[in-house]
Parts: sequence; C-alpha cells; structure tokens
Amino acid sequence: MLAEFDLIRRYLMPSQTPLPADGVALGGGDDAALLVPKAGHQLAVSVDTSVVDVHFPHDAPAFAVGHRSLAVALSDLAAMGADPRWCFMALTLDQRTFANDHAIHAWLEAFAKGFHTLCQRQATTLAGGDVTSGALTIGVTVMGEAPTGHALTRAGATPGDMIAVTGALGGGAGGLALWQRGERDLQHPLLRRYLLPEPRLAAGVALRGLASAAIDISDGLLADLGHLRKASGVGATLDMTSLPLAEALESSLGRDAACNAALSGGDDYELLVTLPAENVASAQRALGKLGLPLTVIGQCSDTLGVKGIAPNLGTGWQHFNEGAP
Ligand SMILES: Nc1ncnc2c1ncn2[C@@H]1O[C@H](COP(=O)(O)OP(=O)(O)O)[C@@H](O)[C@H]1O
Ligand SMILES: Cc1ncc(C[n+]2csc(CCOP(=O)(O)OP(=O)(O)O)c2C)c(N)n1
Ligand SMILES: [Mg+2]
Repeated sequence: MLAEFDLIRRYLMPSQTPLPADGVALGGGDDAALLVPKAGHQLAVSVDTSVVDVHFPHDAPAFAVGHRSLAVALSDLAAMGADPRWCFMALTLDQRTFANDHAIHAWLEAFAKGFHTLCQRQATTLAGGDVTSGALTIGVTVMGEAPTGHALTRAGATPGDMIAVTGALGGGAGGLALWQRGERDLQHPLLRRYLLPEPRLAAGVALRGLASAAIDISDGLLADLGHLRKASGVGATLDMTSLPLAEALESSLGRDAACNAALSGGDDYELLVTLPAENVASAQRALGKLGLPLTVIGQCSDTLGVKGIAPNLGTGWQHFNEGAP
C-alpha cells in the first residue's frame, strides 16, 4: 500500500515550488492554489469525470488512462477557444485491485506519465487535486483563458452558417468496438483515437473570430449538434456523403457501422463548429497550418430539426440509459 501523501509527492505533484511564469502564486501543498489570471481575459472552467468501465476499460494501459482523463477535459476548453492554463486532478483509486505494491507503483508511474506528458504538451500546470480511495475515477478540472468577449460558445450560430468538423469522426467508437473484440495494438489508428484522443486546443484558438459557435464531440455528432442547435435556436441540414470517417473505420466495421459510429458513437473529441460561408476558406487555411482538416458537413437553417439523415439514427451517449451503470 502506498500512503496518500507519498503518492501525491511521488507521482502527482513532484514539484510543489510555485512557478510565477505558470501563473501559480501558490501551488499544491496548501488548502487551495492561488492563481493569477492574465489581465483582459476571462477564465474558462470545466470539469469532466472519467470512471473505470464507463469511460475507459479496467484493463486500459495506465498511460492512456492518464492521458485520456486530461484530454477529454481539455477538449471543452478547445471548444471554447480558450488557451489552457491550469488543471486539478481528483483521483479515486482502489489499491486492493492491484496484485502487489510493485503493480501499484508501475500503474501510478505510467498514469502520471500520461497525464504529465499531455500537461506539458498543452502548457497546462497541474495546480492541485485530491486523492481518495474507491473505484477508479479521475475527475479533472481545467481552467483556461480567452480574451474578454472572444470565447466561442454553443449559442452563436445563425441560419445560413456552414457546419464543419475538425479531423475525422467515428474513431472513438470504432476503437472501443475493436478493444471489445480483443484488439490490443496501441498503434492501431482506431485504438489510438479511442484511448489517446488529442484535444483540438490550437484549432479552437485559431477558430476564434472565424467560427460563430462551437462544441466538442463527446456524446456523438448528432447529440452534440443537438446541443449547439438548441443553444443557438437553429436547425441543420447535413450531407451524409461528406462525413470525414476515421482512418480504417470503414474497413474495420463496414459502411453502416462506420456511419453510425461517426454520427452517434461519441468519444471523438473533434470540434463541431458553425461559421459564415465567407470564413470557411480562412478557417481551413488556419487549421491546415496545424495539419488538421476542417470539413463542411452541412448548413444551419431556420427550420428546427435535422434534415439529411435517417430519422431512426441513435442520438448518442447518455448516462443512465440501459447499458450504463
Ligand atoms: N453536476 C452538475 N452541476 C452543475 N452543472 C452541471 C453538472 N453536470 C453538468 N453540468 C453542466 O451542464 C452542461 C452540460 O454538461 P456536459 O454534457 O457534461 O457538457 P460537456 O459535454 O461539455 O462536458 C455544462 O454546462 C455543465 O457545466
Ligand atoms: C468502456 C467504455 N464504454 C463505453 C464508452 C462510451 N462512452 C462512455 S461515456 C461517453 C460520452 C462522453 O462521456 P461524458 O461523461 O458524457 O462526457 P462529456 O459529454 O461530459 O464530456 C461515451 C461515448 C467508453 N468510452 N468506454
Ligand atoms: Mg461534461
């Protein structure tokens, strides 16, 4: 068994020295962190929880669990067009599920590596957290900044705006399906999409001033488009033939399952944005510089609802439905 404070010192917060450059006036080790937001900016704050066997499989590699739990939280900052600054991790861990102390240390080391590596890549400082015992759960609070009045929201779309997505869709659900069939090669493009999603932070910032509304795709394209439509008060017409499908998705699952995964599977963590038609080319150029495609998949309308898709298609992931605990 590893004691709470040893675990924190050893794996989670190895350095408790405040770094003024990171905007941390007082970091981990006290009752709360003291943070220094940039003048002229608004804070974007969001929390997401990742639960074993709900969000990731119990036998997922620890590195992926660390990476993923931060990535899905950061994805909400990407959707706001916010620059990430700080995060907080609430880790609940059941040490009795490990064979021995060596297994606990090995798991924590790889978990922390996955988390810290993404922190570093996305200039995010782990400024505090909490450790408790219980079923493996990682709650991650993220805090970012956007210049006052310039954050993207779900509410800015107007009829006539084009609807576009970054990257490719269906890889999250496709990867989960493959994992459930026993695929374990982490180099497989679909497994990577499910277990090691990349939050589209640079894209979100690049789309500030170009996109009229944005949301990240966690529950599924149709479900998240539904949230955006509702917040903006618009309808949508989709062109199913233009959906960018994830690499290897159609060949692994077949056409129908691939389209279902792209429309309703969730776990893609791409950005779904609306933008005036005249901004599409600039947005594609800006994202092209990041190596990320932006594909137009439809248009907003003033007739509420969605046209262009079969009405019987599932609407995406919902907790407390059958299948979920
Ligand atoms: N327990 C809660 N208490 C207060 N607000 C909540 C709670 N759960 C969710 N929300 C709010 O409901 C909205 C939708 O949540 P969610 O579907 O988790 O968003 P996302 O997909 O962006 O993570 C968010 O604005 C979130 O802050
Ligand atoms: C083991 C496992 N089973 C099922 C799923 C599918 N799944 C679980 S939660 C979820 C939706 C996203 O999670 P949620 O907690 O709703 O995130 P949020 O929308 O708040 O970002 C999906 C697609 C999964 N990721 N892993
Ligand atoms: Mg959430």
